[in-house]
Amino acid sequence: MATDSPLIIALDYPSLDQALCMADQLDPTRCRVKVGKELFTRSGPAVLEALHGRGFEVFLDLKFHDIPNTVAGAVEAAAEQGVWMVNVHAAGGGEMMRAAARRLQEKKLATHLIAVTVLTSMTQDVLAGTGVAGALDEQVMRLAALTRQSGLDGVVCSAREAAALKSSLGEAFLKVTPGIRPHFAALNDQERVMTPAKALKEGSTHLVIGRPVTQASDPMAALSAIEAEIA
Ligand SMILES: O=c1ccn([C@@H]2O[C@H](COP(=O)(O)O)[C@@H](O)[C@H]2O)c(=O)[nH]1
Repeated sequence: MATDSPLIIALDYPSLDQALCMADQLDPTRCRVKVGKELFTRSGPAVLEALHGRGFEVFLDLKFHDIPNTVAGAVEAAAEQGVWMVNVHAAGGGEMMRAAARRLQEKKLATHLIAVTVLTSMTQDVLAGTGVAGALDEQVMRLAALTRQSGLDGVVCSAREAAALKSSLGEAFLKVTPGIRPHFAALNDQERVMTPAKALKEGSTHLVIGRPVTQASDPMAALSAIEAEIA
C-alpha cells in the first residue's frame, strides 16, 4: 500500500512478536516502517514478509558496508524481497555504491537505494575520533555528493544538514532524516536532532522516528501528535 506520508516508524524491537504488535496498531496508509539490524538479525526475512502482508512499505536499514561485489549482492537480495528502500554506508566509497546501484538497474529492481553520510548520533568530536579532520557538515556534503555521483537516490543525514543538501543537490534527491525529536521526547543517544515540523521545513523528504513513538506510554497518541505537528 503506497502512502504519501513522510513518516517512517523505526520498529527497533528484539522480537518479531513485539514488532508486529506495534505494526498492528499502525496504518500503512499513514506511515512506512523501518526494519533495522536488531530486528532483522533476530527474525530474518520473515519480518519483511509479515510487514508486506500487512500492506506496509518497508525501509530495510542494514547499512551495508563491504567490498563492492558483496554489497551489490546484499542490495539485490534485499530488493528481491520487495523492500521499498535499502541503504549502504557512503563511506564504503564510490566503487561500492556504483556496484550496488548498477546491480539494481541490471536486475530492473525498483527499490530506492540511499547511503548513510554521518550518523545522527555523531558529533564533531566523535567524527574527529574516527580520523576525519574536517567539519562534520562538510563531511556530510562530501559523502552526499559522492552518493549522488554514484547514481543513488538519496542519503541518510541529520535534518540539520537537509537545507544545505537541498540547495546543493536538489529537491528530488532524498533526504531521509533520523534523529527526529518532538518537543515531548527524550534525546536518548541522538545528537544532531530536530523537531518533525522543522525537519520538513528544512528539506527532509522522510522522517525516521523510533523511540518517541515506540517507547511512548501511548504510542498512538505520540504518533497523532507528530502528525498534527506536521499537518
Ligand atoms: O544516522 C542514523 C542512521 C540511522 N538511524 C536509525 O534511525 C532510528 C532512529 O530511532 P530513534 O529511536 O528515533 O532514535 C534507529 O533505528 C537508528 O538505527 C539513526 O538514528 N541515525
